[in-house]
Amino acid sequence: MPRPAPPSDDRVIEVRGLRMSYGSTEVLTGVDLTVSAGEVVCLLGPNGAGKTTTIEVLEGFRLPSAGHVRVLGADPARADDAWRARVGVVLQSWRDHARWTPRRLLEQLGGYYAPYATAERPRPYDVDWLLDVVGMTEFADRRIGTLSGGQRRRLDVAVGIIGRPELLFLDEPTAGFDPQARRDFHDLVHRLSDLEGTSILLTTHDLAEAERLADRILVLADGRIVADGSPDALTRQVAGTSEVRWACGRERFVHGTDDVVAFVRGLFEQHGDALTDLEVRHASLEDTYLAMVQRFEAGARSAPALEVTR
Ligand SMILES: Nc1ncnc2c1ncn2[C@@H]1O[C@H](COP(=O)(O)OP(=O)(O)OP(=O)(O)O)[C@@H](O)[C@H]1O
Repeated sequence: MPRPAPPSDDRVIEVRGLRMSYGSTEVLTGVDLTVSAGEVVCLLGPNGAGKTTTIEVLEGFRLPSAGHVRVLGADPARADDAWRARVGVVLQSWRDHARWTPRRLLEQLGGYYAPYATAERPRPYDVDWLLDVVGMTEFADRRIGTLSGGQRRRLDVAVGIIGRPELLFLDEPTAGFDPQARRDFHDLVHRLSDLEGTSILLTTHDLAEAERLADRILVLADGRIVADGSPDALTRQVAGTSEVRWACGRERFVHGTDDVVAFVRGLFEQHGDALTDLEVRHASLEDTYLAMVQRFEAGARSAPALEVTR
């Protein structure tokens, strides 16, 4: 169950009117978003929508064309090392240090965070502990260049969190993960969020993953956030209809309805014992998302942004 959002003065990310152009192409046309302390927020959107661009701006790796951007109270483009030590980043790919071992890389990187340790937040994490929680103990002393794609990705995650970040950006963190690694990663996200109070903004193309992890989902399309709400609320709001399939003797029927209970009651009243099969399929987040994106891609530029629903 999604947790209730913390109060609004607890914001770790605040973005208003973010615009970003590459040459004459405007990718972000006015992004507004917030993330509160301890929230897990998932940024969805089709390929090329601008998710990575948005995250790179928030990380301070890219200068926006316009807009107000505050991350942990600072402008990321001008933030100092102390700010950077509070932020963890898992990018889409990390290809350095092929000859190092994961253990050595994590020990080296961890050392950079030690000066920024505080009483409430000792830094960095213990390397052995971290290797264990990302499922890397077995590969800890192998050369990074010999690891498989999924093993590298686990290392990417470890690199992103070694400094015990207060805020973590994850750009498609589970791309290339096998089902077990994916499940382990989901446990890790819950652990970071629930036990460490880490705020997390992640992108994914896996809707089931978004549904499982996110307190709140943001959909980026047409250069802006077109939906913002809990997975349940979005599903109810956009794809409110459920599909009812039934059979009477040999004939099969299908009907979309907002009120499944009333419809099914009507079916029983009308057909009684003649009903030989009945199936109800509720709309999923995937249905919702696809309906929403198709609407925007079909050019419904004037479609209103959905309400913030939590
Ligand atoms: N450095 C760049 N120079 C020019 N155009 C760029 C640059 N980086 C990204 N783009 C363009 O900006 C748009 C948004 O790219 P971005 O990588 O932010 O999208 P995304 O939503 O993360 O996509 P994906 O889901 O495929 O990872 C794309 O059309 C991309 O081609």
